[in-house]
Amino acid sequence: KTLMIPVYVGLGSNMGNREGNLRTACKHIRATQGIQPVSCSLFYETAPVGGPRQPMFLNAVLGINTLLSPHQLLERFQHIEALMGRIRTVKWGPRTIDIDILLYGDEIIDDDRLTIPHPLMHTRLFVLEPLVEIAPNAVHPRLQKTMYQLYQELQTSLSVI
Ligand SMILES: Nc1nc2nc(S)n(CCO)c2c(=O)[nH]1
Repeated sequence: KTLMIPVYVGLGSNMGNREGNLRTACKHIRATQGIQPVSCSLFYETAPVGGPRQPMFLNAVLGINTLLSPHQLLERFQHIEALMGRIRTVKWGPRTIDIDILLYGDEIIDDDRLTIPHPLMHTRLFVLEPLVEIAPNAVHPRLQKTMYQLYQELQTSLSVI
């Protein structure tokens, strides 16, 4: 591919040196051939959603341009998670680093290894808050809404609970 695709990557950590983990993950991602860093959100302290009682997370979203395919990105991100000592013990449990592909251009991918856009991203303030900071006008290709719209709708839905 010669065309650079804009991709948004969710980062999360709730074990060890959380800020150091996010910075290390960004460093490894930036060092990847075929990845050009574009933007990085602030780091947000967020309450764990789903899974067992666990420590607070630190979350961020990284914006990149890439020549790599979605599956190449997935391989690379899983390699970085392994490098950083990600031990998949308890599903949804605490982890040193979590690297999720949130959006890959306007592509919709749904196979046994990869679902893009991330199927839960519109339900997660810990994803939408940093995303709105760096890409409020990015459009969700399935929901046909901007990140800002999704953020507002999620906040409204949570406020009425
Ligand atoms: N606040 C918060 N809660 C979470 N629950 C899971 S699972 N994760 C891992 C991301 O899928 C998170 C997270 O990154 N942040």
